[in-house]
Amino acid sequence: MPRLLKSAPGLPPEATAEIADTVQIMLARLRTDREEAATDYAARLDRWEGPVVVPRAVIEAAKASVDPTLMDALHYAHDNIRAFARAQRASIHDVEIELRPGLTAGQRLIPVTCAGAYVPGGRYAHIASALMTIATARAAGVQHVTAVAPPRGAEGIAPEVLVAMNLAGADTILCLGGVQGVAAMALGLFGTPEADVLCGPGNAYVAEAKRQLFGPVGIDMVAGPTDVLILADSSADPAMVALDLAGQAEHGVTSPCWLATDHEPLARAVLALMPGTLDRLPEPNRSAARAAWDAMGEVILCADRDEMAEVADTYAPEHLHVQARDLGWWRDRLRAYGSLFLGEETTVAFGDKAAGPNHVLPTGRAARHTGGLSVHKFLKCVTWQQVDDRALGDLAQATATISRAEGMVGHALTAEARIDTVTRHPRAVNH
Ligand SMILES: NC(=O)c1ccc[n+]([C@@H]2O[C@H](COP(=O)([O-])OP(=O)(O)OC[C@H]3O[C@@H](n4cnc5c(N)ncnc54)[C@H](O)[C@@H]3O)[C@@H](O)[C@H]2O)c1
Ligand SMILES: [Zn+2]
Repeated sequence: MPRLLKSAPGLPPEATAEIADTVQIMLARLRTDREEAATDYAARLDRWEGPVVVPRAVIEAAKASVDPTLMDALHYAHDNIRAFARAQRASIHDVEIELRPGLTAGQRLIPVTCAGAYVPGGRYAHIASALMTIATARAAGVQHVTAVAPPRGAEGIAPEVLVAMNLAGADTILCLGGVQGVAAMALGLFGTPEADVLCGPGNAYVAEAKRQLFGPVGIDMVAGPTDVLILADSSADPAMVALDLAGQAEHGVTSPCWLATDHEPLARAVLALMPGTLDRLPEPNRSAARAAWDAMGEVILCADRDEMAEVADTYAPEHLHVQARDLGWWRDRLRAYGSLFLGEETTVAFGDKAAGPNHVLPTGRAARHTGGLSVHKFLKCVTWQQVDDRALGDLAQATATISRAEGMVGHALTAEARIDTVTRHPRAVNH
């Protein structure tokens, strides 16, 4: 049995019911009063009374103001993210198969017409999230991408975020955060087409708004607070493990960071190094990371690597980082994670910002059933079928037999009518 060397006291139960109520009330008003409600919420919650649709001139000014080194980094990251998403798109195909002579069926991958990308912007300016969501929708072949982000102060959306949205290919950018931002995309406010799919991370209000709107509009997933699990054996460097835990703890008090190891001296060393490592962060990040480590940090001592892998399968972390020998064994064995980071040379931050695979990932154990954001979330895998005379007899008979066994006589009649048609109007069979 794994043993906890540091347990996570956790947080008091979140006021989730209260958040759900608030979001429900806000969405009801947004559905009725539309733009007027959105601008009102923007003013009240985010003190934003400027234009909601970001004007072209503002985007151009942002491009001129952004540091060229950051611009190069954005291009580097965007190239990787887009190349990876395009490779994913190329890996899935339309299908056509003749199941029986005269019975042909197929699947087609049809991109949604409009995607809505939420780019969070409360504590940090989530520049990378703009690339991850928008570039992926574009690679899937989505025609129109609307992107929203909350204002950061009097200037509106942070210029770096605007530039990233523009680089990744957003068609319309709205300066709106939270529930009003999500709703504007779903309802097609401010002249935008109604989004068919909403994507992107956000805080509890954003996640709840997506959850409540889901149905007519699709969502990528309910992406909650980020989490990380590091698997380390005796070959790992305790200082590097401590730094990786502290670095991700920066996301804040709701973000769990876990270490599982089969080497007690490593666990003890990491525990001893954590306070000093957290102190390397500047404020306010230091306080956020300390709070996360205190409330959500766990160190789990396992008997061997099999037990470590079982812990990983159970925790189903968003980010899973292996700092151990025999990486091939781990890659084959591990089964539940949003994204896997193999080896000490890589780090979760690479995936968060620039490496290529998407950083919008399942949290809160959702990695048991889904992977992260990918072109698949913007593609409808639809099917079709066509039948000619050669297949009709057997197909209609099987259908009618099953239908009658189910008591569905109407269905049986529609099947049998096809045979009657053939009998009455025989056609040449063409091959
Ligand atoms: N899972 C991932 O891939 C991933 C990636 C990046 C960020 N994140 C997460 O995204 C989140 C970002 O959250 P954030 O808060 O910084 O930015 P955010 O943009 O998600 O939320 C800000 C908005 O919340 C709304 N809001 C705040 N308080 C409210 C209230 N009381 N009532 C109604 N609306 C309210 C405001 O309108 C504001 O515009 C973090 O939890 C972070 O962990 C996740
Ligand atoms: Zn991170």
